[in-house]
Amino acid sequence: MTAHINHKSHNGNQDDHPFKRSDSAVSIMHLKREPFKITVIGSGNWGTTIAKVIAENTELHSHIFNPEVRMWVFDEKIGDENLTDIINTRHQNVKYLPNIDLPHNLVADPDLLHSIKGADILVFNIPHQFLPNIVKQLQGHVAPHVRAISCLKGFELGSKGVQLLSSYVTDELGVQCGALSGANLAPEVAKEHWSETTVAYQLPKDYQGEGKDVDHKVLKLLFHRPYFHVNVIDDVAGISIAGALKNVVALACGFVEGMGWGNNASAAIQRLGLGEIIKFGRMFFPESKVETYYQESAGVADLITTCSGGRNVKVATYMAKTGKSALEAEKELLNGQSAQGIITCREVHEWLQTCELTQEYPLFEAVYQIVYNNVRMEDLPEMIEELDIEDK
Ligand SMILES: NC(=O)C1=CN([C@@H]2O[C@H](COP(=O)(O)OP(=O)(O)OC[C@H]3O[C@@H](n4cnc5c(N)ncnc54)[C@H](O)[C@@H]3O)[C@@H](O)[C@H]2O)C=CC1
Ligand SMILES: O=C(CO)COP(=O)(O)O
Repeated sequence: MTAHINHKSHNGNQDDHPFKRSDSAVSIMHLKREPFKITVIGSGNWGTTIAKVIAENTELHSHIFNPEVRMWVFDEKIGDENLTDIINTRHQNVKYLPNIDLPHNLVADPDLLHSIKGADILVFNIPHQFLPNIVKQLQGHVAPHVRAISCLKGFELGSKGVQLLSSYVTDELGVQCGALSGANLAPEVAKEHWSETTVAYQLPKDYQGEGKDVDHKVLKLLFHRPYFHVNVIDDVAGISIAGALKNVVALACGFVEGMGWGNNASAAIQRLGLGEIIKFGRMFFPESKVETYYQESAGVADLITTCSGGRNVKVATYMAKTGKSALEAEKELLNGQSAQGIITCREVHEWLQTCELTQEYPLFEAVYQIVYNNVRMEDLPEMIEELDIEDK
């Protein structure tokens, strides 16, 4: 028998592709309520990118979503103009996501409370150190039916110990909150280069039912694009822990890169880092699933991409090459953007110190000591050496 090649599959028309998987399962959804209205809180590098993704989908699925998406902007002057006005007239975020055209149904709004008026889904996407202040301003203004997704990577460290940011949002605002996390360097997603992500969400006790409330189908429709493939799961803790802690590992990879130690050393850091991430999850968030770290984009894939080309790596490489501090490097390199590992490694250290467990996490602790206590990067291998030979 002769092998038959279907030439239609090579003509670039995806609809003719014999292996094309259909999204029809999610698109035949009958809404039994008003279309969901979405607000994105944040307009940085990732905030603007996710707002773009969402606005493309709300226009496409206007039977499910109100096409207009509001994006709250922490406003600032760019020359004589407000960034908000630039976004609304030129449809580009010239500071945090330059040269990317934004959909016209994405409306920038500098007034936080106005931006969430009538919203059914809040998508949080700001550097995590600013979350407590935002949440404080929102208290008392968010209706109980509202649902939320956190795209932030980090932890909240407070009176309740180390907390997932999604749990923090739920506790402070009384709304169900899931998470989105994955191997997603924003500039690549913004350019519509193909990638994957993981969304995690658990149905709340007051779930209203299919077609009436946010669930996995709604979230897939909200975030999935041909260039941004979404897997929706339940493990909010797993994807949040992986997303927060890979930024600490990425700083160590940056030190390695800046010291010129090469690919083997970087791989060793990532191996150790993955081990500490999983250990941290099992120890402090036993509800997280180990397979999430291996199988999901939010797990090992995000670790790899961030350690290859993320901002945390860039900052740490620059520290190694110039001798500058983490905050100086962040300021000089990132034009107002944030390398979240700098804060996360401190939060992790403080939490582990409270638990008297710093020795159990030598890589996380070494990163903290280098960033905050001027410990020499050259000492990194010694600090993380696994001494498992019994002293006889
Ligand atoms: N950029 C990326 O490639 C990705 C980032 N993330 C995560 O998403 C979250 C948001 O990151 P980005 O959007 O990249 O932010 P960013 O790093 O671009 O930070 C700049 C943003 O912070 C805002 N800002 C500055 N001072 C503020 C204040 N006092 N209050 C509120 N906002 C203030 C700025 O207005 C700007 O919108 C972070 O947790 C990050 O780890 C996740 C995946 C990819
Ligand atoms: O989270 C990210 C990729 O998924 C972005 O990492 P950086 O913040 O290090 O750029």
